[in-house]
Amino acid sequence: MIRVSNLTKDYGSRRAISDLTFNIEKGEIVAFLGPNGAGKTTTMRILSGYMPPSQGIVEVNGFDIIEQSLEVRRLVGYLPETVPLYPDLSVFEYLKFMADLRKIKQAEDRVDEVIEMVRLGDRSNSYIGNLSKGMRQRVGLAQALLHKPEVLILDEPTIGLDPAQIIEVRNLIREVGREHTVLLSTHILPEAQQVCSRVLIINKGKIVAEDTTENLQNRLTGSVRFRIRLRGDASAAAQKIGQIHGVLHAQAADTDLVEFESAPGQDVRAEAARVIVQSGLDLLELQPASLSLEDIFLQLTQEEEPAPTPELGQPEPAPEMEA
Ligand SMILES: Nc1ncnc2c1ncn2[C@@H]1O[C@H](COP(=O)(O)OP(=O)(O)OP(=O)(O)O)[C@@H](O)[C@H]1O
Repeated sequence: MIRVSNLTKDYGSRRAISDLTFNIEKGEIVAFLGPNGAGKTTTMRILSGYMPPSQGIVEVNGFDIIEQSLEVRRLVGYLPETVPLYPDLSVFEYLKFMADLRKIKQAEDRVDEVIEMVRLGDRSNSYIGNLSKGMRQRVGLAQALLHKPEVLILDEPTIGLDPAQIIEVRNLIREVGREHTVLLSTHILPEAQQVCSRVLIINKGKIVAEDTTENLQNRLTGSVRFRIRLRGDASAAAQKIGQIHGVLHAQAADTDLVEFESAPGQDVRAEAARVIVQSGLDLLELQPASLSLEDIFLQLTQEEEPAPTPELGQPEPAPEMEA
């Protein structure tokens, strides 16, 4: 559905993305994951036909982004990071205005449809300025859906929302993802895990990994991590767990918390629980501990050992990530 080959974009002398190559198949929901400034917005603007690339080829359903940009725009719905909404218009008026701009036939019916799709039926006549941020984001999604695009490109759709709104918007994306091909950008790994089937990780303008979230975590760690909460001496417990065959590493992460890593394919959970109980400690909780995006980034950047490029300047320290 989307084919990207050797995509590069320069802003003057600054290279924002460099030689990106990836494909997205019809029906996939793919996360574009990366820290601030990685090049997500730049890539998404090019893919939606809003900005030309400096080099490289992008095709959407076989249409070239430069030669056939009208066809591409017809196929793609774009939700920018900041949606330009008009606070003095009602939800209906704004969407009708956008539908007219796009010359959509039977615009009023289509506006009613998209308002229902994003579950704003009861707010159709509310002024946009009076809506919550989560609702405004849904209005943005509605405008991206107006022309029945096959592909949705969503730039950080949950940024700035509160936890309840985040859940709502993620559910909505999952729902529209049943009928659309979706590329969404995020800098939050759990978001990618919960909503997407596949992840492209971008760092400093380059794709540094591409896989399912599950494979990515396993591939990067090659091991499995667990966390045990207990009542008693966590340091002594960590020492005992560290002696179990198949445990690579164990440490007391807090006074009541032990974290340990087991070798791939070795299920040491039962033995770890036994060791705790036999030591006279109370086992309160044993659960897998997933890697944070920060961990993954650190691993990727350390593995990659990025070479300084004149365009991007000297490598910077690893960015701060939200887990
Ligand atoms: N209009 C512009 N002019 C010059 N440089 C730009 C422009 N837009 C982006 N950049 C630079 O290009 C790089 C990539 O930015 P981009 O906005 O694509 O990243 P991003 O991953 O979307 O980050 P964020 O999550 O902060 O939006 C950054 O170094 C940024 O400073």
